[in-house]
Amino acid sequence: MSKSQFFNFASRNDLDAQMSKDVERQLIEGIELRGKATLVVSGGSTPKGFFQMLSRKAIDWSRVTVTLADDRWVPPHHEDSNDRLVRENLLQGPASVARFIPLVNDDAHPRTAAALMSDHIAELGTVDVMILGMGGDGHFASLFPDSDALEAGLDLANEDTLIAVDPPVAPHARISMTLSRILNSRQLILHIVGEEKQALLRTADLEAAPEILPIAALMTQDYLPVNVYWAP
Ligand SMILES: O=C(O)[C@H](O)[C@@H](O)[C@H](O)[C@H](O)COP(=O)(O)O
Repeated sequence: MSKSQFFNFASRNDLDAQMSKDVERQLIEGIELRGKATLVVSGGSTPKGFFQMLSRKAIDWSRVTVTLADDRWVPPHHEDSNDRLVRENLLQGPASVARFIPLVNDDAHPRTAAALMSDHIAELGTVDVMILGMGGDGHFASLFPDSDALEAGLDLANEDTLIAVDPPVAPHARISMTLSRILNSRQLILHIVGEEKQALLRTADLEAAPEILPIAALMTQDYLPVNVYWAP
């Protein structure tokens, strides 16, 4: 088990408030030390309140680059687009001047675009804050159980930063950061809510085969502590 830390909150609002303060501090520290900061976020339903709180923080957002750990392969105006979720909830107000790097282009399928889109995020280097969610099946980013791309996605020797994924059940083809890219970060946050996900994380056999429970690969690696933020 990596040196994980669990931060449990009484409510999702309390979690969002504290997590936005913690991320604010980490981004400001990155700007002070290196003149710039990089934030990678995930989509789904969990982070919306956090995004809205973080967007209002007094950070020099002109020095912040934001991108996604994964996205659905849909146009940015599509209701399922993580790009749209971030633009509508995080890149607002003070944060509207941050640089955003999308993962999706006009190609018909991410398999033809993954290498090109990897070039777009190549210069990110070590990410200051990497925020992941987790699905009820134990996926993170778009590294889904039983997907053909999972082995490559979890292979720490894989130097690719982005891979195309055709999830077995979830809608839309995806483009996803690989675990090796995800671990090249200074701070790694896993943002989950609900009793079911907490139970999955706390009671699951994290030595389970990652192809069955991908989150096990994240929670058992020894490269980077995982800071788990949880609320009911
Ligand atoms: O594209 C996505 O959906 C996310 O990046 C994905 O990894 C998400 O974090 C989990 O599926 C949890 O989603 P919820 O927050 O909706 O439970």
